[in-house]
Amino acid sequence: MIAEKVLFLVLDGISDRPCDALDGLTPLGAARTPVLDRIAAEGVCGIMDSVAPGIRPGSDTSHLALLGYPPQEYYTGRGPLEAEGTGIHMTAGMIGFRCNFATVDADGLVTDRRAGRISGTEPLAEAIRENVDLSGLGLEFRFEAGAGHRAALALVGEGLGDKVSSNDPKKEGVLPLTIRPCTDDPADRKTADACNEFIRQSGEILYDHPVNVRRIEEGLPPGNLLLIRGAGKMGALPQFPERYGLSGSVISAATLISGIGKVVGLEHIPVPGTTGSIDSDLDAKVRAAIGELGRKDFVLMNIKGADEAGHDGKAIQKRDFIEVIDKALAPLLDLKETLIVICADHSTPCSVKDHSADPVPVVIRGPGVRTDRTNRFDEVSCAEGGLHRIRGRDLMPIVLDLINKSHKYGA
Ligand SMILES: O=C(O)[C@H](O)COP(=O)(O)O
Ligand SMILES: [Mg+2]
Repeated sequence: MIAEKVLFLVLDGISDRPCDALDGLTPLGAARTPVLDRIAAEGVCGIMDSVAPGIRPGSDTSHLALLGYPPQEYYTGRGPLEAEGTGIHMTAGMIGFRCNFATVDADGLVTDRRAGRISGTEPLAEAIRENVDLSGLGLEFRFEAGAGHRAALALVGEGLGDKVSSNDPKKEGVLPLTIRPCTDDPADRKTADACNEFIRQSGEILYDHPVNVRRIEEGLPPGNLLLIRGAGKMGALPQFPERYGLSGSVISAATLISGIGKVVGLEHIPVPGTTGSIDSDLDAKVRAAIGELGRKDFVLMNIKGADEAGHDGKAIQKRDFIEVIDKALAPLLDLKETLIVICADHSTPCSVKDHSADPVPVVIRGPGVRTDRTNRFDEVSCAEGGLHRIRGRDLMPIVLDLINKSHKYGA
């Protein structure tokens, strides 16, 4: 039998390096994961360089590669993808950015790049939409809150460039940076000026917004400054359904991933109760994915929480959340006729608190798939599997071959 449907599950940032807190094991290696292990035992495993060996991928470039859109050819910046995910429709002439609600102290130093992983930022976003005014620069803007501390901005107007730096210092205890044009082009200067003005005005609005006043009273870090990065214009991405002959959906609370799905032509299916964090309703997500497989050929599902634990350097929290994921995945074991692909998009080692280039584990299980001797889903066990070491861009061709949608190369 040959599978007709594909469930493509990305366990965001799940892979890691040996952790001292786990006696030298990775969180995935230390976690009890009977469901993932059974899928590994029934499938073919390997490790994967999402972009290429030694390249530290962002979630944007890695997901593009996994879907068969190598970022070297298709990437035009994170901003427009994140913007689409929040519901901002990027059209020609718009410049998109990823934003963080962050905390600065009285001296203006960034004390938390994620404002204590703030959530419920919609009132802050609304105040920004209502009060920031860029008309003096001849510009409009769109601003939408995303999951957790995330948000997206798009500048709208004539003569805007996308080659500008970020104000995100990427570390804490220092001042935010000034956004600068990366070229002599007046269009990039115009964008940089608009960004700095947007950050100034939004900072004034956020400073004494009731949401932040309340957070300070509760001893929580306020979201009183926007860090913005990932400037870009929307690229032209060939549509997934035409490219592969597969209809598809994306299920992800992380707006970057739903945005990538949307721009390649996958239908975004929102699932109430999912947050993109460790408190997400994973059972609802898995139910929604199985439901979508009844309507569509291909379902991309992203589970994000382990990546956040890696960014926070919390190895035990990461291990424990992996066990929560594993329990939630139990219904997948009954999907005997579906090709199931499970992988990480990149490693997020707790020791690095950011992404690394360490290859990630991958498993493919389904009808007709040759199995190997690997029976544990972790970084070390999968390295002994039959897929060996592949690149992210190789995954879709392998999937298409396994579902008989591949074209013969040669006569
Ligand atoms: O979680 C995310 O959205 C990013 O992958 C990490 O970004 P951050 O460091 O700005 O949270
Ligand atoms: Mg990621």
